[in-house]
Amino acid sequence: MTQDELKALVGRAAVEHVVPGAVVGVGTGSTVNCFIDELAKIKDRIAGAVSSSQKSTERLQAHGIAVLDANQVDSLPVYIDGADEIDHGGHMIKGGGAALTREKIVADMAERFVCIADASKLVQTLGRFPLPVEVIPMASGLVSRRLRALGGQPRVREGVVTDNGNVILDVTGLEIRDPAAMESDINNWPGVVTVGIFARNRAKVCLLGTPEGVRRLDF
Ligand SMILES: O=C(CO)[C@H](O)[C@H](O)COP(=O)(O)O
Repeated sequence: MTQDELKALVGRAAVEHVVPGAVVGVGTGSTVNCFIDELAKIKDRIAGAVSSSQKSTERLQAHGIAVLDANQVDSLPVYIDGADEIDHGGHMIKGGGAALTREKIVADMAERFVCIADASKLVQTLGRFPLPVEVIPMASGLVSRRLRALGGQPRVREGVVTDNGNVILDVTGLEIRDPAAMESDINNWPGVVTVGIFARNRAKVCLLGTPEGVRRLDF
């Protein structure tokens, strides 16, 4: 099976986790695009979606799925999103699609994060994938120096401006031994909008696409 077929597999499987009659939180990325295309088939059974990016909003609306303002939604039973890496505790690195801040907001609104990913995303320890950090442009020098002091090598992602008007630093070489501690540490630095470690908002369930089918991990 190709990686695209594995993404399609988990995109389909995720539909079973959508709560009928409720609003669903929708992430960003190629795996989520598969999910959105499946969600379109049951759009009459949901109350709409809260989206984590302009790209997902456009895809949802193209399917005729109502996209609601996050501030008008009080209850979000489920958030469905992909990941760049996920460990065996449900901690993730996210932000490969530069949508990490809105993804973390919608994840925090939701009762349950269901991660959908192909099997290559499952890792023992987070950190092989360059860690995205969304930063207010005037702080990119300051934050880069602090990341270097932690042992990382940050690079500004070329040509990318986030939906919030900020830049992304991609950081290689960081050892993420304690995801929760590193998330709260980096998030506290002035100028950092969001770090792409999802520990506080970790997944409760992961639907992993494998050549043998969907493997479900509960955390
Ligand atoms: O965090 C993300 C976007 O900001 C995505 O969930 C992550 O990059 C995985 O994307 P894909 O499903 O295309 O592999």
